[in-house]
Amino acid sequence: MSVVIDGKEAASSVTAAVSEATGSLERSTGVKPGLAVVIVGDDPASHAYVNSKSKMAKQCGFNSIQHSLPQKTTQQDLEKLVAELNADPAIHGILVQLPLPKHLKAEPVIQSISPEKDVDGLSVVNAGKIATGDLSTGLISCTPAGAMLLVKRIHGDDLSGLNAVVIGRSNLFGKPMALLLLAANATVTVAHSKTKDLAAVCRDADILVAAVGRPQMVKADWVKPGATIIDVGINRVAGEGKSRLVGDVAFAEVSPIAGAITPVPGGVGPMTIAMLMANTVIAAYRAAGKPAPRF
Ligand SMILES: NC(=O)C1=CN([C@@H]2O[C@H](COP(=O)(O)OP(=O)(O)OC[C@H]3O[C@@H](n4cnc5c(N)ncnc54)[C@H](OP(=O)(O)O)[C@@H]3O)[C@@H](O)[C@H]2O)C=CC1
Ligand SMILES: Nc1nc(=O)c2c([nH]1)NC[C@@H]1CN(c3ccc(C(=O)N[C@@H](CCC(=O)O)C(=O)O)cc3)C=[N+]21
Repeated sequence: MSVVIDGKEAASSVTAAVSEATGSLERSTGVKPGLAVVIVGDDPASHAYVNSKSKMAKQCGFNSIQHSLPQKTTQQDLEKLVAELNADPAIHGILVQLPLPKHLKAEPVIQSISPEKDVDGLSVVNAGKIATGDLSTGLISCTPAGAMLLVKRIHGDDLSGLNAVVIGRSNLFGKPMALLLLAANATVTVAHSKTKDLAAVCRDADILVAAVGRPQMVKADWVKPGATIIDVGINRVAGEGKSRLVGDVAFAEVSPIAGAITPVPGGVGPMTIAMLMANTVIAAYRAAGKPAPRF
């Protein structure tokens, strides 16, 4: 029987450390970390994530500001708001919730965020730093950073000799996750929708990370016995009466084979929020000219 990795517990130890770092920054400099979350439109799932981010920011002692813009917001309005947040010294972290409504282009908005405030790690500067092996001076995308902490709980800091497979190649998750695994010495394969015989590729993985957005796609016979399974997928499916959340991994059949596995909910999701808090306090320390804590 496998270990079920408790993402909630790991996340609360990160947020406890963030709260402590927030307190000591405020006592020594008077600076309170400021996080601005921007959401456009009225997708209920996006609003639910954003609300939990804002709530956690308050719990960590941050100055938390949420900008909810109407569906009809123009590209210009959105970029103007980002420019104001870039210029606001009380704001240390800016997150624009994705996806944006179809009429808006995400990439120019993301790239207009100051890299020092880009707590999602999506700017070319932050993405480039992890691609070149600089894991300490930029900001790392929250979900891969959180998933990596869970991997390290099982395997330690050095993944030498282990095969890691990441399914998914998005800028938000798959690419940075692959780079973090590589930086930790894993032998990394990135699979995607054009991969031939995905099941065979996955069977080779000592660490299998699924970030696809397809409910319960990874089956028992895709998994090497004893492998560590990190399920990033968040899929809402119809359940008995009401909808329920499932990952990209068929948990019930995979967990007896895996060595360790993250559940959905309660796995990677809470870590994403915790690492967003970590990135915000790191950005605030840097803005105050203080050496930033590590998480
Ligand atoms: N837990 C958390 O905190 C977070 C969870 N998520 C969840 O993770 C999942 C992925 O998110 P994200 O990376 O943003 O999604 P994207 O839609 O940007 O990327 C999905 C990736 O999956 C690949 N893919 C799609 N279908 C298949 C298939 N049949 N076989 C193999 N690969 C496939 C795509 O390939 P191709 O590139 O070829 O199209 C793409 O690279 C979603 O469920 C999302 O909700 C995301 C962020 C945070
Ligand atoms: N710019 C941007 N950055 C993101 O990081 C980002 C984004 N846009 N858009 C959407 C995805 C998704 N995402 C999640 C965060 C937390 C949970 C989370 O806390 N999940 C809980 C359950 C929540 C529930 O019950 O609905 C869990 O898995 O236990 C899930 C998903 C961040 N994303």
